[in-house]
Amino acid sequence: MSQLIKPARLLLLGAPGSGKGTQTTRLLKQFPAISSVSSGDLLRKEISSKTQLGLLASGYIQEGKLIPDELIINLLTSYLSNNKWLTPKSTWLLDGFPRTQNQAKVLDSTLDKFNSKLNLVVELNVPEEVILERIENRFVHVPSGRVYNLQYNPPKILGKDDITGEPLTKRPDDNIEVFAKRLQEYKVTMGPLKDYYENQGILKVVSGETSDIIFPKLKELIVNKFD
Ligand SMILES: Nc1nc2c(ncn2[C@@H]2O[C@H](COP(=O)(O)OP(=O)(O)O)[C@@H](O)[C@H]2O)c(=O)[nH]1
Ligand SMILES: Nc1ncnc2c1ncn2[C@@H]1O[C@H](COP(=O)(O)OP(=O)(O)O)[C@@H](O)[C@H]1O
Repeated sequence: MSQLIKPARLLLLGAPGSGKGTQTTRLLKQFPAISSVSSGDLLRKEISSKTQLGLLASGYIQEGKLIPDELIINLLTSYLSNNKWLTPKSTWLLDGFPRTQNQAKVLDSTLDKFNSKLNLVVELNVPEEVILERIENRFVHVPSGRVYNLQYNPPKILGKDDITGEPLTKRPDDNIEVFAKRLQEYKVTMGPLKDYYENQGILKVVSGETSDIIFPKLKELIVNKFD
């Protein structure tokens, strides 16, 4: 485990299935001071709790479409505020939000007010042909956000979460048809989003075919910048 000297305010970008959740889990073990949130996990909890937002979101998600900006912005900015992230001293990691340039601009206007703008954005660059197979083997434990893979990191007991023993589920958007739409959506939205952070001088790209190749590079980026 390592301590970070300077506050790290991180954003992980990457195609669906590129390993954002996997890297987040490893980073939190390596740097316990980091708090993290995944927009997809928050939405899945809304859906499993059958909230109004959850009922609305599930329609978009099952079609591989992004949730409207204003809805996801409200969900995430409330989360950041309620969990006391909005201070210059806090160290945190965002996974899956912002996902459009408009979301990024609105987030920046909020973070700016608290002198806590993002200071490192990392894109996980994983070959497309690798991630489809991952998606097909992905299972999740919605309450915790823990992610499994029948090939890569299977649960100890098939279909059960390692920690709670609760059932694992297959995401309704983890099938070939919907995945193709999500990937297309990602390609359309990621360019302007990367340009936005490139222009701020805080974007880095880490490439690799597996999370085991990517993690050491990601860890080194963080240690070099914040240790
Ligand atoms: N085969 C393989 N699967 C991986 C690797 N890294 C992550 N996975 C699995 O691939 C799926 C997608 O990873 P995830 O972290 O959920 O990606 P995200 O959609 O970007 O958050 C999950 O089932 C992971 O367990 C890897 O290096 N190889
Ligand atoms: N920032 C966001 N803006 C709009 N929709 C989002 C956002 N984050 C998540 N979603 C919705 O939730 C779905 C699942 O998100 P996520 O779990 O991050 O999937 P993945 O990492 O596999 O792309 C997305 O396909 C999208 O429909």
